Amino acid sequence: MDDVVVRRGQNQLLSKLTWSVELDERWVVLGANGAGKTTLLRIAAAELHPTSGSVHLLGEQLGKTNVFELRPRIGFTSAALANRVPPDETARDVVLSAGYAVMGRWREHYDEIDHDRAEELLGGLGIAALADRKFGTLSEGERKRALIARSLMTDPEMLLLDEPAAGLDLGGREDLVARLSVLAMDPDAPATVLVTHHVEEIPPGFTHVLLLRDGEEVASGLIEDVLSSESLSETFDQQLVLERSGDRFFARRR
Ligand SMILES: Nc1ncnc2c1ncn2[C@@H]1O[C@H](COP(=O)(O)OP(=O)(O)OP(=O)(O)O)[C@@H](O)[C@H]1O
Repeated sequence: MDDVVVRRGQNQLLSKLTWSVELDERWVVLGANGAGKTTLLRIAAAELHPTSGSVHLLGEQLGKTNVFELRPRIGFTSAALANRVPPDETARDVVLSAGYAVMGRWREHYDEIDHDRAEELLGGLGIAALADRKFGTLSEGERKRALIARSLMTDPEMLLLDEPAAGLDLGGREDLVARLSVLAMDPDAPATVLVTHHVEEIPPGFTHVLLLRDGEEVASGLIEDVLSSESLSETFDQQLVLERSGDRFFARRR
């Protein structure tokens, strides 16, 4: 993204943001409510065009490419997507239908190889036993995992996760963080961007961080260089202390 601006009326949702993600990088985007994180991710998912500035995604320039061809190359999960899943859809179908970038099965035809892949992904996320359960009956954590499995179904070149741990209990969060950590450390996994409010949710293996405040970059770069009590305090506009325990982070008010 080069000099990206997103404006809605008087509001500047993103201001002159320049940011790049390489294929072997795993990024965390941190910022307070309203900082512009979802807006940023929707641009990265080819769902939203900036008001000005240029965006290149997987070698294509947004505005000069067919987004319908681009989107299947990008795995994306968000609360907005979760809300669009018909409650009667089985977990398996939620994953399968990603191949057609549709939500809700209708007339698509899936091959055995698709079924195997869906099964494998559900297993990888620890919910193989729930494949035939209706999405509406899954717990919040199980839904998140089904949606992550869906986002991986097309073997995407880029994976975008918008607050995947929101609404999870402690066990569910820790379980998800561990699974995302495995994914982050897999050299074959796609470039990944994870949006969160909480440093506790940064999975080990994530390499970079972008700190956003009011649509502007506070800092960005390698986690060990950028993430500090000072940068976090500036991002959330209060005095915070960042602590590290092993490969995890914790933050509290000073
Ligand atoms: N269509 C719109 N018109 C005006 N303002 C908007 C519009 N869409 C979003 N905003 C504002 O833009 C800002 C950034 O929104 P965004 O959803 O990107 O933030 P966020 O960092 O993802 O927030 P949260 O952590 O609460 O999900 C917010 O203040 C929001 O109210």
